[in-house]
Amino acid sequence: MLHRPGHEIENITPDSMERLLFDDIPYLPIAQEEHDFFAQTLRDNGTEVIYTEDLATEALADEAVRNEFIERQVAEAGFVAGVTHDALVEYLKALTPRDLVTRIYEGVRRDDLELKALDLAAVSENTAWPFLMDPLPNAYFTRDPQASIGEGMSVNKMTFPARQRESMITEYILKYNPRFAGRVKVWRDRNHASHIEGGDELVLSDHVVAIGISQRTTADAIQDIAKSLFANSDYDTVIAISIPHNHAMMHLDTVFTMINYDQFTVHPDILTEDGKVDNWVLYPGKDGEVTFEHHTDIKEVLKKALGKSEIDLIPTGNGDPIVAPREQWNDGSNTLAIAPGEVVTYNRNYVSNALLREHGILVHEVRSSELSRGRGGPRCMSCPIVREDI
Ligand SMILES: NC(=[NH2+])NCCC[C@H](N)C(=O)O
Repeated sequence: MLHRPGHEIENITPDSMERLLFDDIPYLPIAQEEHDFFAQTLRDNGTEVIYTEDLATEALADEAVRNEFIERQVAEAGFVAGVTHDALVEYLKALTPRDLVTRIYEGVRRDDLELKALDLAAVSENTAWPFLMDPLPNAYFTRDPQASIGEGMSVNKMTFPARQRESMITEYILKYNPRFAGRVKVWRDRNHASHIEGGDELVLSDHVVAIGISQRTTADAIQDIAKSLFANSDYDTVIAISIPHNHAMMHLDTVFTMINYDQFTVHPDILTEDGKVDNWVLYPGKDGEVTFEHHTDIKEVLKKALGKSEIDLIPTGNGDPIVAPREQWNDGSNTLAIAPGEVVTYNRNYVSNALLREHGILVHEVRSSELSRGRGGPRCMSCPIVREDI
């Protein structure tokens, strides 16, 4: 599942960039070309590509469903009553399902509406910012609002307001799109205070997941989803890995990804000099509770959880103190495995790519000048729906 970047990207300004979690403003026509190339690479290698914008349009075909979605989107954008709320709802209700979806991604500007008689709330609004409903420029990172784990999904309460409304779109797709409705279990929904994002959720096998404790995912949320997985699925092991809480490494998959049964990419900066990182292994405990053990030797933990005698950790940028952080910044660790030992990566991370090939990995490179400005790579830009049992 992908989202083709649209005009929401052009609705980023220098003033809103930081709040919208971007470091620069991508040039949209090239970003779209790069994205189409990425989608075609997946198709050429046997993947069916579906788009959130199409799934959401289908999910919102029914007028009553659409009206409920509009009310909830407007409320989560900060308007529960009053003239602005009413004008937004009226404006969005007049749109076709396709245009509504586009508008939700692109945002609604103050001057899209005709605000007639103002009330106190409306006159006291921040008129310096042209948007009433912000654009969702991070939507092309479809990895994060939800995560597929076994036969179900985690529909995520996201961390920053800039992204929270994205997972409501997932909620409606799962509930009302005929391809999904009634067929997908939800391990944890988005109605929680503690947050979790898909970039932190890594499925390692049919019974093991790794989850980052990060800027975006709290230990609370991990315990909570572990409890649900242990009670309702075949998953019996959750490895919680602690990573630095910063923008360059906002999710576990920016510093650590699985690319084969026994091979992983890892950014050397998350490991101590002797290769350790704090991690906790969660298991089912008594009475539906969760028990956990603290470890630091991630290799040993992975060996045991996956039943392997060796684990190959491949360092981003070959571990060089300049190359590794540079390539990590442009998602050199964010590899998308499309089969064991076969990955899609950004072409700009040529040191990491060469090293992957030396380790026997088949690497498909995709273009990355504009897409990378959003701080996400091929893994972030894709959400698997069905994984073959291999
Ligand atoms: N799975 C990922 N690593 N996603 C990257 C998301 C980047 C996006 N700008 C954000 O800050 O949310």
